[in-house]
Amino acid sequence: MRLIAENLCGERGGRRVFSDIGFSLGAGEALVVTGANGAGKSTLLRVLAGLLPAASGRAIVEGGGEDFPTVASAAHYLGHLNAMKPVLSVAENLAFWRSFSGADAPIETALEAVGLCGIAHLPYGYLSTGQKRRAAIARLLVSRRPAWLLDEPTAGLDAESARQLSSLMVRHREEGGMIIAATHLPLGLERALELTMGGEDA
Ligand SMILES: Nc1ncnc2c1ncn2[C@@H]1O[C@H](COP(=O)(O)OP(=O)(O)OP(=O)(O)O)[C@@H](O)[C@H]1O
Repeated sequence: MRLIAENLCGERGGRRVFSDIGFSLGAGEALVVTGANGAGKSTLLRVLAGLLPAASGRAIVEGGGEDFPTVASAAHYLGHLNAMKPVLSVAENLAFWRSFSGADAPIETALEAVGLCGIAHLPYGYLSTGQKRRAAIARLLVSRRPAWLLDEPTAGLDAESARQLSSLMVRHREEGGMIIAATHLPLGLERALELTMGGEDA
């Protein structure tokens, strides 16, 4: 399976944010997207996730079969916001995301992997900032999506949690998954392709 972007252009508020982005990512590969604030990293991830239309160009999946015919269907998007309901428990939130992606992975195992054993019953809104991010990362583990689209995934994480995320990303790649991550910080992704976004003239 490959995730391919060709001449991808993105706009925000009618203004061109990036132009002619192209890459080809195979199973087990990672792309690290860097660039200054406002360069268009989040916009690119949102276009890839299918949350924003591309101004032109295209992003496609090759070899995704019936399960993953499009990038949006193959991807799990972890944005700046954690996309969890504060009044539902951590376990209930993860159960929603698991059913949304049609997976059946155990929630307890996912919480163990992010070091949140023992608080599955708590309302998500009670968690600390870093715990919220870790629970959101657990979403990736209860979903069956080969392409992880991560927007500053280490935001709010302590050093140990950032190392845990790094290990999870290594495992995801070993299992044939792909990662596209926008970041200002090193993520410990070895042998990653790099895309530096420079922004467009206003
Ligand atoms: N809804 C919107 N309407 C108009 N302009 C927008 C909108 N959302 C974002 N922008 C603009 O689009 C540009 C790209 O924003 P984007 O969030 O993609 O940048 P980024 O590279 O992710 O930045 P950061 O590193 O600060 O997260 C910025 O100039 C931003 O102000």
